Amino acid sequence: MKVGIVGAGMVGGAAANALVLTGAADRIVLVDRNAARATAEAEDVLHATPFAHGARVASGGHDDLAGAGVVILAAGVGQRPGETRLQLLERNAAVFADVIPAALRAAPDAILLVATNPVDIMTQIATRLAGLPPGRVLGSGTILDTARFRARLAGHLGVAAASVHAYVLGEHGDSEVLCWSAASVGTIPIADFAAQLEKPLSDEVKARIDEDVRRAAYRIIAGKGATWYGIASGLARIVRAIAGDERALLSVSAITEEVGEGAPVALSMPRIIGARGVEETLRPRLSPEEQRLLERSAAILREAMAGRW
Ligand SMILES: NC(=O)C1=CN([C@@H]2O[C@H](COP(=O)(O)OP(=O)(O)OC[C@H]3O[C@@H](n4cnc5c(N)ncnc54)[C@H](O)[C@@H]3O)[C@@H](O)[C@H]2O)C=CC1
Ligand SMILES: CC(=O)C(=O)O
Repeated sequence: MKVGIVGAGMVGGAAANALVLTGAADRIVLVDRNAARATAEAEDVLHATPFAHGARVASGGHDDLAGAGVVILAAGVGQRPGETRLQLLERNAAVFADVIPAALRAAPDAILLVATNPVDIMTQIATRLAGLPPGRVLGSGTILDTARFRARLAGHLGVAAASVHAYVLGEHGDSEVLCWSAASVGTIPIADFAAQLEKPLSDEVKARIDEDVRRAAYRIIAGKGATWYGIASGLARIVRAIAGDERALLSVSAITEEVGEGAPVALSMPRIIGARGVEETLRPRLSPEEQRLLERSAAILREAMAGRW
């Protein structure tokens, strides 16, 4: 599959590299308003292909997105240390007003995969700007937070992260919801697994894990200015699910109805991802407290959108 990437900064460049390393794309085109940056990223990533999967990697303008099955949107500004994702809204909404119509003119059949923050609101804006059917516009949402949760639980329990099944839902941001009640290792409920290994998930341990997951971006941004490897791997995972029509269950963002009271809002739920993008949305069984927090997260996103878009 051909994949376009608009925004060839840290996230876009790393996503191109992850696509090459995983073989999720056979053609990649990087587009950036800084053409020299896109060209340099494309050349650098091309040099990974002999060690990984063969792919044609090039830079270009929006017209070169023609034929792309997926266009990843990673253009715009990121958080400065201490800044929240929601504070990026105005600046990145203006970027999307430019790049979405241009991308769709060239690649009208593409699925749009949003990474730019605040990713849920940018997904909602992209959906409106694109006017595409439901499912054709999705955001990486909490795929990254879910990975952070699984990795952190795996570290505590001393088990492979791939064996840990747990979701973070709602906003990719401060109000995200770690779903403890349905978490498991294999098919064993996580509390039972932890007790048998004598690594109990006390309230204190859970609070520490929650903090580690929720604040991960802030810590990494304080240390190195931005995050890119985790999200790049998540984007490549989503592209692989689309390209292979895998019908994989991933926590990603799309416009969702009936989460609390009020208008539909883009946030993350577990969704089946296949050739048409979002194929189905699942409603996991949540504890009453998790449901309350999910509705609060939806309300925060609705409030951030209100009156602006
Ligand atoms: N969804 C997620 O989990 C994550 C999202 N992000 C977000 O991804 C976005 C990109 O982050 P980075 O790559 O670190 O930023 P960056 O500053 O390294 O790259 C952004 C790129 O966008 C380009 N750009 C800006 N306006 C453009 C336009 N109109 N057309 C084409 N290109 C344009 C810039 O020239 C720059 O190369 C940020 O909003 C950041 O917050 C970052 C990490 C994780
Ligand atoms: C920057 C960002 O959204 C993250 O790393 O979670």
